[in-house]
Amino acid sequence: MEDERVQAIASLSKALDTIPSEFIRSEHERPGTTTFHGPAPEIPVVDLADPDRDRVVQAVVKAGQEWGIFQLVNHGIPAEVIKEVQRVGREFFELPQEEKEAYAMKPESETLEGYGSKLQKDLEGKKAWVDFFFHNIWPQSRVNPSIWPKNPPSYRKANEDYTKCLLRVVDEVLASLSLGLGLEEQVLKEALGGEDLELLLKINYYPPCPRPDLALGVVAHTDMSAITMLVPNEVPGLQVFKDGHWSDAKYVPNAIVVHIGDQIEIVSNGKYKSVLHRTTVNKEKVRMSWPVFCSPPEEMVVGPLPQLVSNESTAKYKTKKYKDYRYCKINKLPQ
Ligand SMILES: O=C(O)CCC(=O)C(=O)O
Ligand SMILES: [Fe+2]
Repeated sequence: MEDERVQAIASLSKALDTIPSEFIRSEHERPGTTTFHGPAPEIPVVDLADPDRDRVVQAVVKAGQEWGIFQLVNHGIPAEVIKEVQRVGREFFELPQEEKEAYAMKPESETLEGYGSKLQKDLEGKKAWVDFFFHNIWPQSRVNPSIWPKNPPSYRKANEDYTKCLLRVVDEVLASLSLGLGLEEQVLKEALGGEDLELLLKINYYPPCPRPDLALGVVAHTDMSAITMLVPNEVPGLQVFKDGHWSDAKYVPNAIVVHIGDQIEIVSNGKYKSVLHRTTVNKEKVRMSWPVFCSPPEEMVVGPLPQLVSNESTAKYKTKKYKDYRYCKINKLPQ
């Protein structure tokens, strides 16, 4: 198991200045040849402290329709709170390998939580240049800090503080998206489970890669969540597919990157679009990111909101339990 971790493979690869063939993407996926280098339009920035609420809603709506992704600034989460979550996460990944393996995800376990790497190859028969750690952070009833990293000791407090701050921002984003559909501000959140909306933290650890032109971190996908709230470290790597090509996302320091996920696309009956994205890796530096996937509880039935469906605007998506959607997505079955 241990020598399968990308972090361990990366140390070997560094010495050899090459990467194992199972990480070499096929021609049509290689970032070296598929990244657009012309003038890329910049990912929209939304200022959450703008006193003009309508303007905030309009900015969120436009970004949600045209991009499926935006960066929130002046979101009110203190920079130190974010830095602390990043510090403890990084320190965990810097622990000796044996210590991390104590948290390894158990294949037979019901939940997705723990430390891991994608052990199977993907549809293309390739592997992703990334290790990760998943754990629930909300609601309280689904949080089990005994499976969170115990080292560094401040891990738990840092994550609890961040969660508290993030919940408020999630509510604000969902409220704006709801108003943008012509609905009252609480309607969208209610349709996604209300207070039972689930927040799952993932820490992505992308080790340095001698051939960043040939490998990918996370391969092209849309998130199956409702929305994803992400903070990266200072190393670039996120790419979005827009206007027919892959462009680097320029990150605004201290912003929160909001991805529209599949569930928001579905409830909005396609008004908002989930964003197709992927990540590249860096030759010298470790890239890390902390996405928080905000999703309906698994038994929640999710479909286009009845208020948005009419004879003129018929339902574009099936209505089904979130767990059934997730099953199809994970197993690459038609929805
Ligand atoms: O690392 C990133 O910026 C994005 C990661 C991502 O898309 C994911 O884990 O779903
Ligand atoms: Fe993603």
